[in-house]
Amino acid sequence: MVASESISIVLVAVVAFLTLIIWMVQRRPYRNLPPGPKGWPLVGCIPMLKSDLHLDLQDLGKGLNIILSSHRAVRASLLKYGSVFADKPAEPHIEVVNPHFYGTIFGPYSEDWKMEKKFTIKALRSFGYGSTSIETNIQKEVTKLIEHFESLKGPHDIMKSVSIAMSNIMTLILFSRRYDYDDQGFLDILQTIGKWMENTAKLQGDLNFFPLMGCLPWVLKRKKYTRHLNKKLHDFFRSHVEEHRATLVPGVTRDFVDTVLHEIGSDKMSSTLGYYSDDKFMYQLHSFFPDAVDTAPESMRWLMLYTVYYPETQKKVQAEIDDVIGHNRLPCLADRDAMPYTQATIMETLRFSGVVPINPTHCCLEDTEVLGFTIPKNVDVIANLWAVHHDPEAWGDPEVFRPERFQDKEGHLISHEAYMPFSVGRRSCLGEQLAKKEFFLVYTSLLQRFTFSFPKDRPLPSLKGEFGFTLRAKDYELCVEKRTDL
Ligand code: HEM
Repeated sequence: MVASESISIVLVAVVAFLTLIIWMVQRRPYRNLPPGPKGWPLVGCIPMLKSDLHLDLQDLGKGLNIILSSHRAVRASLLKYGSVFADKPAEPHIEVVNPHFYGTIFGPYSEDWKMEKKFTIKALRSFGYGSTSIETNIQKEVTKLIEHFESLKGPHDIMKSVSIAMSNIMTLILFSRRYDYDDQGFLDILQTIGKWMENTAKLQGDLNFFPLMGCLPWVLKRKKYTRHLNKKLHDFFRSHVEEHRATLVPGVTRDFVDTVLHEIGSDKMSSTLGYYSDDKFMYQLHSFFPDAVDTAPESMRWLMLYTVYYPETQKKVQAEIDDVIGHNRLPCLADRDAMPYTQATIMETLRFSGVVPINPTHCCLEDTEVLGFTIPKNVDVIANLWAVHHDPEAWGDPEVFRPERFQDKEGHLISHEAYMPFSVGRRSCLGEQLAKKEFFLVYTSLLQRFTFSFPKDRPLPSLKGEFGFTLRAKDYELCVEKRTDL
């Protein structure tokens, strides 16, 4: 081939490539898309993303975008058009950990999913999940936690035992089983869940914005590791299910697992759940167990951290406890209404910490007009709950920890339209009521008996979270002192 021919081929290739890029940039099937950042050809906004996705998206997604960054945008889509925005896309990172997209949190919005969610809520409720009978279980667990705290000497990472105590509420509902605070096997499972949440979130970053990255060696390694964590969790669930199957008595329902086993019968067919393979069962447990034993305790870790970091808060909560509950009985749920400051502190913690910074991705089922813009069918919609909770327009001083923002002039508890830590709409959190009950009872029972402080000889812990599905407070130790001002 002569040199001039080679040059012509290269020129044609360059012109074709540039034409393709110009065509891609100019091709706009929708004229009325929400405003968004100007990305680069082919790679879009990837070069603008660093490690803390919720902060990057907050910068990129000012105003309305398909990254929903304001409460108005979230309400006008996820809440107003609940069923239109209730679908979940088949994201590549979920495909790694849940290839059939089974389970409440990952499943697409279908008739099967609706039946399964209805069944799950009903089954969880019958074990006190949504009702006040859960109160007794939480109080029993808290009594054990208090005994444990009384034996502590010197600075301690109290969250290890608090996490197990809060997880026990869920394992009692699911498996009729509680674990001791030094149970290494269960501590290992909790650690596995933490790593699973972190690695799955990292896979989302790796794969969703540029799927070709799935072939890179370190992403392949992460996929393999995340599958290994998945298996470990499913082995844990499977051992409980097998134990229940072996001891199942007709007409006797001990817990959630028994409810499902009775429902599906021996041929694994149910009128409500259809064919329910063991695999499906594992993924169903997997779809709410991590939230219950990770998100709720992680929120509690933030709550204790802020309580000690802002000593006025600890004093005010203790004063309210002394006033309303006293010291001769454990706190109960009926005390909640009379304790607005304590409730406001819990709410401010969920806002300020941004414990679930980015909502799981939703998918729009049809072209929809939202606040005057078109959200196209099948597009991924991500609510940046961090941005919603740190929007200066909505909150005035979002970077200040101030529980009083949830109280009116008379001190009554008030809500705020931009407050949505459990998300809103058809896919909002199934565990909201349980989590709120746990926070109130565990928090008030601990502050009723103990005062917490940071070890005097160490620097104050950081308030910056580590990014994952949940934003985690770094480990910290507290001194636990029995209250003498009682
Ligand atoms: C402070 C604690 C918790 C927070 C902040 C939280 C937050 C959330 C958020 C933001 C979502 C996503 C909603 C959406 O996609 O729009 C969610 C979904 C979900 N949560 Fe929680 N959660 C918490 C505790 C729990 C607990 C204790 C459970 C246990 C049962 C649970 C079970 C679920 C389930 C099953 C879903 C999926 C719902 C669906 O897709 O329909 N969560 N949660």
